[in-house]
Amino acid sequence: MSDFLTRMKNAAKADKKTIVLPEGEDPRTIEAAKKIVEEDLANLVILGNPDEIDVPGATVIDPRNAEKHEEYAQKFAELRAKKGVTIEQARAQVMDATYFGTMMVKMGDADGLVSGACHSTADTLRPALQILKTAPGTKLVSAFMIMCTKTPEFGADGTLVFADCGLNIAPTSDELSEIAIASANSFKTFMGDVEPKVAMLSYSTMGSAGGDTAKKVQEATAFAKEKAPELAIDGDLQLDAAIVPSVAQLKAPESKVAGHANVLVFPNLETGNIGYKLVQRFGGAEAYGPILQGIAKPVNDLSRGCSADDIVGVVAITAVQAQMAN
Ligand SMILES: CC(C)(COP(=O)(O)OP(=O)(O)OC[C@H]1O[C@@H](n2cnc3c(N)ncnc32)[C@H](O)[C@@H]1OP(=O)(O)O)[C@@H](O)C(=O)NCCC(=O)NCCS
Ligand SMILES: CC(=O)OP(=O)(O)O
Repeated sequence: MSDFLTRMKNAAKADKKTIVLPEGEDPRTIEAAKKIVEEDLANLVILGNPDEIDVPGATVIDPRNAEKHEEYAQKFAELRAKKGVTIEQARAQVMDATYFGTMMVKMGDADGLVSGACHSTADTLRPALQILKTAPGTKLVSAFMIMCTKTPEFGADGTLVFADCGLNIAPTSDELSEIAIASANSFKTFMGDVEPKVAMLSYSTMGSAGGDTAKKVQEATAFAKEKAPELAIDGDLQLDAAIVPSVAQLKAPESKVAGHANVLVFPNLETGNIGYKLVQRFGGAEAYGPILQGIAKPVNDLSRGCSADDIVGVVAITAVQAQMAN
């Protein structure tokens, strides 16, 4: 287990939060829930059939006949009235465990939600985007992975933030600059004293190659520097120039980020999602997330390829986010 995760678990234990797991039908979620209770990381609410879920120490709620179903349906109808949602539609929608769990977070009955082991990212995140909306002062929600690699020479002793790996399919240059700034701030939140160094990744380093996506990354870098001059952000950078000092010396000798990047911003979701899975699967990295940034309350996703330990890790991270939200 990485030092990063040990730190998250210790922090989670110190001030226990209530986390809802809507996927009570998923065996990995149940295995994770047992570990979470055993390690005393969070108070858990599992959604599903109480006759089929046996996790001593966790609360099990069936959204279909829950005491709060009507209250949540009324509130959901109110929140989505402008979208034409009727109370009948709201009652049906809140039967869905992800919607029910997200309403628990909205209403303060849970501090955070972790799901996505057996639901797609779109189905996991849509309720959060609709119900919780963006945090004050934020216009874009994005999703990053915390990658704990086996290569301590890179990032912060091997730990890096990769973004956007889960949500924004084809960010514009302005959106990419928002993702870069949010990711730098997320890195600060989780990595304490280490200064974030953000590389805006491309197949081109400092304009060495042409093409529309390289231009988009160059533009995004300029926007990010303009919006947050206090942050170390540079691009466009190829991956080797971003993390290997000797390559950085050749390709981007003037850059303060090149060779030392610990936050990697990918040009689009294709590269971000493929990139994190390459590092996870070929490199044996621990991969936690997608973790949402810019959302009003903590809701985090999982890959359907996750292990029970990945779920435990994301629950600890979510609990830490919930502590910070208070
Ligand atoms: C998450 C996702 C489903 C949202 O898109 P959608 O279903 O088409 O839904 P909409 O565009 O109608 O958005 C729903 C709400 O979320 C809001 N929203 C969508 N994306 C947002 C973002 N990045 N930041 C802030 N709000 C966002 C919309 O404004 C909308 O709000 P409203 O309903 O109150 O008007 C879509 O971005 C998506 O599919 N992303 C890729 C996820 C994925 O497949 N990842 C791959 C594996 S990790
Ligand atoms: C994050 C991610 O890629 O999710 P999934 O594997 O479920 O599509």
